[in-house]
This record gives sequence, structure tokens and C-alpha cells, in this order.
Amino acid sequence: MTRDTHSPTGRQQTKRETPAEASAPRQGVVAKDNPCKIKVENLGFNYGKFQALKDINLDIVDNEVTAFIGPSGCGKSTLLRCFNRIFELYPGHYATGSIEMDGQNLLDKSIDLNVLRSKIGMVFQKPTPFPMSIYDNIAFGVRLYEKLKRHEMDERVEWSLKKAALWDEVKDKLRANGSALSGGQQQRLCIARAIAVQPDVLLLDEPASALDPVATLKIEELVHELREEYTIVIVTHNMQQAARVAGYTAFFHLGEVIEYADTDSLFTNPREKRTEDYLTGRYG
Ligand SMILES: Nc1ncnc2c1ncn2[C@@H]1O[C@H](COP(=O)(O)OP(=O)(O)OP(=O)(O)O)[C@@H](O)[C@H]1O
Repeated sequence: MTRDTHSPTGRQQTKRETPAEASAPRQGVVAKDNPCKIKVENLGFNYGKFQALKDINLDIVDNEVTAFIGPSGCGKSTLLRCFNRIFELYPGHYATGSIEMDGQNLLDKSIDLNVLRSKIGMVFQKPTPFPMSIYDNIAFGVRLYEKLKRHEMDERVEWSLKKAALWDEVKDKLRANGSALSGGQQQRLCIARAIAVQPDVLLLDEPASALDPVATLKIEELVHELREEYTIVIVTHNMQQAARVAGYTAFFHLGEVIEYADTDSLFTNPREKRTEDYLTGRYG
């Protein structure tokens, strides 16, 4: 079997495996002290006839921030959407290969999508608070999964808002409408909503692209803090942002992962010419 392997430590390498190697852990994929949370193997993705992702092999490191960068249309968001199978809402969109988390292939038809989406939360580019109070924005999702007593729900709402660094700003107006908050606050509310169901993984699809620099900084600080408890994957067009928040970065081009490494190495010493060209602004 021949395949491309992308890993923080192994970078892209084409290697021919013996059967014994094929069943053994891939060398250099994740260091022992860097356990892999999500293992993507031979992943392809199609929007109908259009193949948007081609043979992606990528290990997402546990309790780290991984950034996906690359020019517009290269498949970053598509891969993010594969992780929680949000693409299933649309007919003709399908994935092949495997995405393994906690010993299960997330693409397996038998996976309960509600449980999957409680384990892998997602925050979108544009803040999307529900048209209800700040309190209910958080409580709504929790009620789908858990039956909490009133005081337990109060605690969960407070806990989530504190984790999202929003509590101090909203604690006196929990009954106000979520959409009355500023854009940056709304985005932190969406992060609080995602955290409230206690996921393992947070997917952030350009979470700060609609925000001003001050609000952006707050989101970045928050991402930095949250990485201690969650595995975070962030899509960003902002390379400085990737450099600031991410421990690992994957560079995508035309539906493929061209290079994947720890962020410092990728930015300071890219191995692939296409990565270097992108980082130096030659295209994208
Ligand atoms: N719903 C869809 N139907 C058909 N093609 C799509 C759909 N969504 C995305 N694509 C195509 O799939 C490819 C990858 O898109 P994707 O949104 O994943 O790229 P991206 O790297 O996240 O881009 P951007 O940085 O602009 O958000 C693009 O060619 C895009 O046009």
C-alpha cells in the first residue's frame, strides 16, 4: 500500500508499507507524549461529482490547537465539516475513508449523530446566536442531551459563560436577547453554547473573521486557554492568528494537505515549495 502521511512529526512522506507496518502504528505520526485525538485516513470528500478533498491523512493532536490554512476553496472548511458530519444534511455530499476518534470511525453509519455533535462542537464564521435569551442560548442545547434540575442548569450556564470569558459581561442580563450583544460577545456566546454540552473537540471555522481587532484578540486568548481542556481545530485565513494560537498547522491546497507540522517549523522552515509560496504571499 502506498500513501501520503501527514503528521506533526513526520511531515508529508510517501512510503511503501509492508503488511506488518500497515497494521502497526505509523512511525512518527504522533509522539508518545502527543496522543492523537482524531486520526484521518485516506479521506476523500465529494460535493456530488466534484471531489473537494483527496486522500487526506492527518492526525489531530489531543489537547492542542491545530490550524488549517490555505487559499480560498482548498477544502479547509470541508474537512472541518467532515468531523461532525454536518455535510449529511445535504444530499449528494459524501465522504470516503475514515475519521477515527476514541476507537470509532466517525463516518460509520451506525454512529448516533446527536451524540457525535455533542462530542464535537462547532462554531461558525458568522456569530449565530439563537433568537432567544442569553441563558436559553446555552440551556437549549443542554436540554437536548441532559435533564438537569433548575439549579444545575443555572450552574451549567454560569460555568459555560465563565469558560467562554463572557460571564462578567452578561451575568446581570442573562434574560436579554443573545442577538443584542456585540459581534465579539455573540461569538463568545456561541463558544459558550458549544462548550455547554461538554464536548471533547471544538471546531472553529474562521471564528474571528467578522470581528474587530479587540474582539479578535479576546477570541484568540480564549482559544489559547481552552486548549488545556479541549482539542481545537481552527480554520483561519489569518496566518498571524495561526502562528499565535496553534501548536500545529496544516497547509491545504486544491483539496490536499500539502504539509503538516508544528506551527513553528511550518512557518519558519517549510519543506514544500507550495507552502513557502503561500506563506510568502506568492499566491492565495
Ligand atoms: N455546498 C457546496 N457545493 C459544491 N461545492 C462546494 C460546496 N461547498 C464548497 N464547495 C467547493 O469545495 C471546495 C472546497 O471548499 P471549502 O469551503 O472547503 O474551502 P475553504 O478552503 O474552506 O475555502 P474558504 O477559505 O474560502 O472558506 C471549493 O472548490 C468550493 O467551491
